[in-house]
Amino acid sequence: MGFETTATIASFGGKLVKLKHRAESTSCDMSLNLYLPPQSNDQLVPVLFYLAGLTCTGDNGAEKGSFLRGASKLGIAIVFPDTSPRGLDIQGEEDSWDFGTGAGFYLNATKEPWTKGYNMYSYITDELPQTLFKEFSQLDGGRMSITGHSMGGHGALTIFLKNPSKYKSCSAFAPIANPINCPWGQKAFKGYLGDDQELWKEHDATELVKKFKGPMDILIDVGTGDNFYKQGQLLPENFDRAVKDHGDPSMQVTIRMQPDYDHSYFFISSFADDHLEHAAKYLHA
Ligand SMILES: N[C@@H](CCC(=O)N[C@@H](CSC=O)C(=O)NCC(=O)O)C(=O)O
Repeated sequence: MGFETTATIASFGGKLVKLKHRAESTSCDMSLNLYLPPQSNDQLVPVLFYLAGLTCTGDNGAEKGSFLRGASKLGIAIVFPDTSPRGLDIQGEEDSWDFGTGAGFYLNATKEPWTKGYNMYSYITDELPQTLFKEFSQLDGGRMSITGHSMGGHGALTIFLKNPSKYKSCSAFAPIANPINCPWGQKAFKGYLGDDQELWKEHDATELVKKFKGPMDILIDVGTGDNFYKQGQLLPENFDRAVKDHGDPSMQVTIRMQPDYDHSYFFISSFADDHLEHAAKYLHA
């Protein structure tokens, strides 16, 4: 269904539009933010999807990510979606911060009762872009890129690796890079997908990259002071090893270990411009 605009906020010469719509894939109303750069007043602009992490909504990246100034300069629209369906009245939905509400993991659940609406993969890859491109004619549906943070970094990597022709580029901030081998991922995959660990592999960036074919150029930043990295929740080294073992020189992954940075939006905002430049290189090629 079409969007209701709940607010329009002028920012860096463009506007941040707060939107709400009824989504079929998630069986509920979904809120999001869309940043339209000034260039969108008179030309088609490419689109970067920013997927946020656990406990977030579409507001965290828009308000604290420091993406808007760079997006205005580079002429890129940014979509900041929510991280899960909300209010589906599923038992246990609100019980933990790393599962259920705010923790949709950008996959389609196959286990009851989560199949009712935990279909964030379909929402992000199909329903949301289709609805946006229908309603905002200034957005160029042929030029999309994807990035994200933590759980959203897992979303960005897996969605790109499954759909390389759909997205011009991919990057990630502190992604959960090997969820089948970390506590966050194991809890989420068991809950949403069940006990079959072979099925889990279809949603794991490190497993997907082992089978990837063709060129890619992925930028990943991780802070050395990130406590979730230290606890083994992110495992970027496993993703790096899988790419190196693959041995395909056209598959390029740049993992930058940023000294002292933590997992917060202070870290994201410090490197937001680099990720925008990375996307711009491909969106404006
Ligand atoms: N409540 C948790 C911490 C939750 C947290 O740090 N969430 C991160 C994403 S973690 C991976 O997906 C986040 O982005 N939080 C929002 C923010 O604005 O910082 C705890 O108690 O540890």
